Amino acid sequence: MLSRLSPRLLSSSPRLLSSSIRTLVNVTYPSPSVAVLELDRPPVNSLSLEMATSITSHIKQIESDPQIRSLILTSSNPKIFSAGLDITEMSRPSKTRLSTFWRSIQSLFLTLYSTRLSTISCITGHSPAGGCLLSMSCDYRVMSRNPKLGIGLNETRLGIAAPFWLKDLFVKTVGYREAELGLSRGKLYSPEEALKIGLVDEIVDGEVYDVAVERAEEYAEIPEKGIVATKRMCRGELVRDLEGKIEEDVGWFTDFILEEGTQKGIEGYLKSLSKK
Ligand SMILES: CCCCCCCC/C=C\CC(=O)SCCNC(=O)CCNC(=O)[C@H](O)C(C)(C)COP(=O)(O)OP(=O)(O)OC[C@H]1O[C@@H](n2cnc3c(N)ncnc32)[C@H](O)[C@@H]1OP(=O)(O)O
Repeated sequence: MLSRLSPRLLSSSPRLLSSSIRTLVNVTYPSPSVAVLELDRPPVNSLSLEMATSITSHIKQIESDPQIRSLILTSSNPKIFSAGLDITEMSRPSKTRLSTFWRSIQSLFLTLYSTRLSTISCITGHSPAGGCLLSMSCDYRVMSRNPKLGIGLNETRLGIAAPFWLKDLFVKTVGYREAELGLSRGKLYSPEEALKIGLVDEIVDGEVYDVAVERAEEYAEIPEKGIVATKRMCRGELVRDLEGKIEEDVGWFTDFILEEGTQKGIEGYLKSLSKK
């Protein structure tokens, strides 16, 4: 029944959602052509299987409304955009859950990266690893100027490596040499550094959200046909690369994560996080 409701109705009537269906995101509409999808999984918006699945299905719902042209991706937590993948999903998991989890991440990436909507990432807080993946999958990134924030791919710090498609996305965003440096060092960039290398497009002193809405409205004014064709041209190759290697990528991820050495590294990283 829920799937037959318009996304507008769904978001404006939270009581329609049964308590057993925790959406983990909030959807609002600041103007007739713009939707906002706010990540809302306390404490850090980490991407569990359920979170990734929910984001993907909400993007698809929003996409199905022809009036909506732009989507802003943001966070209900002003300090954290997303802490990336939920590391507990990768700690001593069953192989079945781990494969399903990874498929949900692949699907989220493919959906967000190739949506017909113009996507604006509104980064008010930290955006490491999977958080950076979400941001890079958008068409435009605005970030708070706060020098304490970090964005980047820090996978090596956990003893893991970005999959080929995330590496390719990073290369497409910041160029080969910077990507190689950033990936191997697991570097988190300050907003100023991120702006310099093109990891974000704009940094904002005041209300990032207001700027994101402005940019979303600007995108919404560009004729859809041209922008969608251009997006397909720029992004099609990476989408096809991953679509052609879904199973190989699942195998690579699960084998790597289930290795004892990787498990020890993940355990140590989780301990260091909870000791802080
Ligand atoms: C070759 C094969 C392929 C290999 C895999 C490829 C996968 C590649 C793609 C992405 C990888 C990832 O995304 S891995 C996740 C990487 N993320 C991080 O390293 C961020 C870790 N978190 C932080 O640095 C900080 O939490 C923060 C800066 C985001 C926020 O700091 P703050 O001080 O505000 O909050 P706490 O640190 O106290 O955290 C609160 C609470 O949340 C838990 N937490 C934090 N991050 C995660 C996470 N990513 N997953 C699960 N849980 C997380 C943290 O442990 C605290 O829990 P407790 O309150 O219980 O202690």
